[in-house]
Amino acid sequence: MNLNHLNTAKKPMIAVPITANNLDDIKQSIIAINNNQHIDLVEWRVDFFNNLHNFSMLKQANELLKKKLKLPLLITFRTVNEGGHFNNSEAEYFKLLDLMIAEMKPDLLDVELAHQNSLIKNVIQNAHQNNILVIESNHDFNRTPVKLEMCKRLVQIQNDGADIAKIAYMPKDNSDVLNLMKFTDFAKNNLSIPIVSMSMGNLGKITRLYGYQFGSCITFASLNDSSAPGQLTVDTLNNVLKLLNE
Ligand SMILES: O=C1C[C@@](O)(C(=O)O)C[C@@H](O)[C@@H]1O
Repeated sequence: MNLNHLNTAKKPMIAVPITANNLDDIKQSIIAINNNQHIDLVEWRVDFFNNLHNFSMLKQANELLKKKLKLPLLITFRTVNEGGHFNNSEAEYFKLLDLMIAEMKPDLLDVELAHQNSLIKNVIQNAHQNNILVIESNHDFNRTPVKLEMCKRLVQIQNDGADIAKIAYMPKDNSDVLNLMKFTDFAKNNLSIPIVSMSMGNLGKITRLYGYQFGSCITFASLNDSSAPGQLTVDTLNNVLKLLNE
């Protein structure tokens, strides 16, 4: 997958999460995704899958996704601390990442910043050796950090060797939303890797629609079930993006 055009494109990439918890629902999601022309990237939220600890089931689902989807695949298993369902030990988290790299070979893999740093760096190196790009992410479902803190986190992500930095924070008020957009604009001009940023919830919806103008190159939208508060549907998002680009 080539990321060169991400910062120069006129529109953000639209990523759709698959939050199915079983194989049949994954098949339905694949059909719905293939029937929609506005999606650029598919995120498989493995942490929603019932058989997360049954590796042969995971592999079966992965093979199906790779065979049937005509789009790049991002694999994410979001931990409970960051708004997901993966509730296992650090050791299990890194074991699963290694397995994903060795056996699943997605185009992109999500790794969370809030884990042991030396292990994150190893995962990123390992992913790169296997031609997998890494999105290193950071979420806070309670608050939006101050600018200096956001800055430290993104610099850390860049120094870890990730290919894309992603931050998703909950705003308490309009200032938090504006600060995130302003910070994104600053980060776009000062980081060497592409950024994805969003304010969650109702207040933050504007960042999902117009964040790309400030430097956020991917926006997450849902087909049926959303994977985070404030996500819009692909069709709503696409209609607004069309209007904004006229
Ligand atoms: O990190 C993100 C962004 C997200 O949390 C959102 O707010 O749209 C949705 C998640 O599925 C994805 O992994």
